[in-house]
Amino acid sequence: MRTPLLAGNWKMNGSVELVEAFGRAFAEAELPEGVEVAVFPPFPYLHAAQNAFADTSLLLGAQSLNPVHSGAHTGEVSGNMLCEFGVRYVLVGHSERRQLYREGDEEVFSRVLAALSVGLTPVLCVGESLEERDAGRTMEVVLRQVGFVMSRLEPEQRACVVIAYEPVWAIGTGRTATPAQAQEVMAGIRDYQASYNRELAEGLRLLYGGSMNAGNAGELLAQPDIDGGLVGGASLKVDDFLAICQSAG
Ligand SMILES: O=C(CO)COP(=O)(O)O
Repeated sequence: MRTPLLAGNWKMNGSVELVEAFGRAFAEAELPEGVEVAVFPPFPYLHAAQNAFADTSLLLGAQSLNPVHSGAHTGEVSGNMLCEFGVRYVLVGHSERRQLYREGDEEVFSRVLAALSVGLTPVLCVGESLEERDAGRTMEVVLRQVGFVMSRLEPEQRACVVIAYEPVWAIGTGRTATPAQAQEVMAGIRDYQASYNRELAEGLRLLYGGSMNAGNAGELLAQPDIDGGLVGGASLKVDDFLAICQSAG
C-alpha cells in the first residue's frame, strides 16, 4: 500500500550544527519499518546534510526550485542543482510561497513540471485560509489548487506527486486541524482523484501539515486518508521529530 512519509520542513531555520545533530540521532534511531523520513533544510545546508545523513535512512528534500534549469535568474536554484546534492523531494506551492512570494497556480504548476522533468518528487502544498474555511469554501479552494496542477499532468506524472494539505490557519499557530477535519479534506482530495483514475487515487500519498507535534501526530496519522505529515516547527527539534516519526508506526 502507500508508504508513509514524514517530512520536516525547516523553513528559513537551522544550522550546520542542527544538520549534524540530526545525522547523529537518526544514525542510531529505530524507525518503524516501511516509513520514509525526509528533512528539507534551507539550500545552503544541503551539502552538509547529504554528508551527515549518509549513514542514516533520512532522505533529503528542498523547499523550492525555479521552473527553468539554468540562466540569468539571480538568487534562484534549479532542480538539476538539487539533484546534484541527492535531493529526492521538493516542496511546491507552500502557502508561505503563495502568500509572501506571490506564487500563483500557474507558477506552482510550472515548478511541479520542472521537478518532474529532473526526477524529483514534488510535494504539492494546498490549503485554505481561515476566512475561506469560515465561508464554507474549504473544499472548493483545496480542489481548485489540486485540480489546477493534477488535471494538467499526464497520468504517469500524476502518480509521482505527493500532496500536502496544510490549512493556512493551522501553520505555526499551534491550532491543529482536528483529525476529523483533516481526514474530511484528505478524503475529498482522494475522491476527486478517483474521479480521474481510481487506481492512481488509491496510490496517492497525502500528508497533513499544520502544527503537527509529538502529542497530536499519532491521532492524525491514524486517519485512513492521512499518509504522513509535513512538519514545520516540531521538525527543528530532533527528539520531537523522532517521536513524530515513531508514531507513524
Ligand atoms: O508549514 C508547515 C510545514 O510546511 C507547518 O508548519 P508548523 O508545523 O510549524 O505549523
